[in-house]
Amino acid sequence: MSHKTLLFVPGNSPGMLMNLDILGADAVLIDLEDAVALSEKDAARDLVEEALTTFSFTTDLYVRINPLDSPYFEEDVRRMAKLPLKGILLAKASVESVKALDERLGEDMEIMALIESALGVECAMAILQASPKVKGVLLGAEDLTLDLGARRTKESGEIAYARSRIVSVARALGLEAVDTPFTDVEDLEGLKKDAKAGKDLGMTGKALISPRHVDVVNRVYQPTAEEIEQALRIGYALKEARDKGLGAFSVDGKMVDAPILRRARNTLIEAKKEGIAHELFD
Ligand SMILES: CC(=O)SCCNC(=O)CCNC(=O)[C@H](O)C(C)(C)COP(=O)(O)OP(=O)(O)OC[C@H]1O[C@@H](n2cnc3c(N)ncnc32)[C@H](O)[C@@H]1OP(=O)(O)O
Ligand SMILES: O=C([O-])CC(=O)C(=O)O
Ligand SMILES: [Mg+2]
Repeated sequence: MSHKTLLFVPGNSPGMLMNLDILGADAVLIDLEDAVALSEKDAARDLVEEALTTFSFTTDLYVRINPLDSPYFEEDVRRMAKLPLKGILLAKASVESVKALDERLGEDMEIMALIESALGVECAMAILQASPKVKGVLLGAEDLTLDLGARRTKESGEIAYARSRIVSVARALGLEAVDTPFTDVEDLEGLKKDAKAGKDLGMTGKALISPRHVDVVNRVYQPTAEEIEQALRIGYALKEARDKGLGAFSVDGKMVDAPILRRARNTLIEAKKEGIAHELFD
């Protein structure tokens, strides 16, 4: 099952780690990579190990480990592979690093690949097919735009291609597609727009850097009242259309046929899962 909100928590912050179950995110991404200073790498590993063996958390947990070509990869994997995690988030994922991680993990551990370079975006299909343990992909726009030599803007035009490509590859393979975090902690309006942009392209959820972003993004990833109403109107009209033997019909002046019906059905299934609507049609 995919997650709507995946919150990054730095692996060297005991206070933040202790709270991870009460922050409302569907999943937590405990970071050993860029949120942890080089001087803190060993301490962060120790702290994460201690926290996860001492307490039992109910939120789905992933640990973001350092890339294969860093001096931390082997020890990160060795220590994290034994912990009660849903999976490992692999920074700077490549075909080679996904394969290396696959060989070192047990069968019950998932891999989420962090794609954050131009080569990563272009090779996304091969990277995500490099191991059957890969269940999701996360787009890392900060490293990607650095690699592209692009200017990082709030409007995010510079990552439109990468977002679409990641969604397309992930959907083709049936994987979770996680959008990049919005880094302005204070700007909740900007966050809402940015989250909506990713969702509208087909992302299944979004990574976050602040607990203050959880509610906004959870709401964006739920069907809106308008979408639910529209889906219900389509469901009611369907019955009449079937009685008349019609494959295509119109609702509110817009054509409805098989894919539009399926989309309406999906909206209602999603709304039912979220507990915000109860009717379905088949
Ligand atoms: C490009 C990338 O690689 S993104 C992934 C790596 N980055 C990260 O993991 C960063 C995660 N986020 C953070 O560290 C922080 O949110 C920062 C540094 C961005 C901002 O920190 P602050 O200025 O302290 O934020 P803010 O004032 O909103 O914090 C409010 C409270 O939420 C807590 N908090 C903030 N961010 C987080 C978080 N990600 N997880 C858990 N708790 C958090 C703070 O500790 C603070 O708690 P307190 O009130 O008990 O002291
Ligand atoms: O993991 C993420 O979503 C963020 C990240 O590393 C990046 O943008 O470079
Ligand atoms: Mg990065």
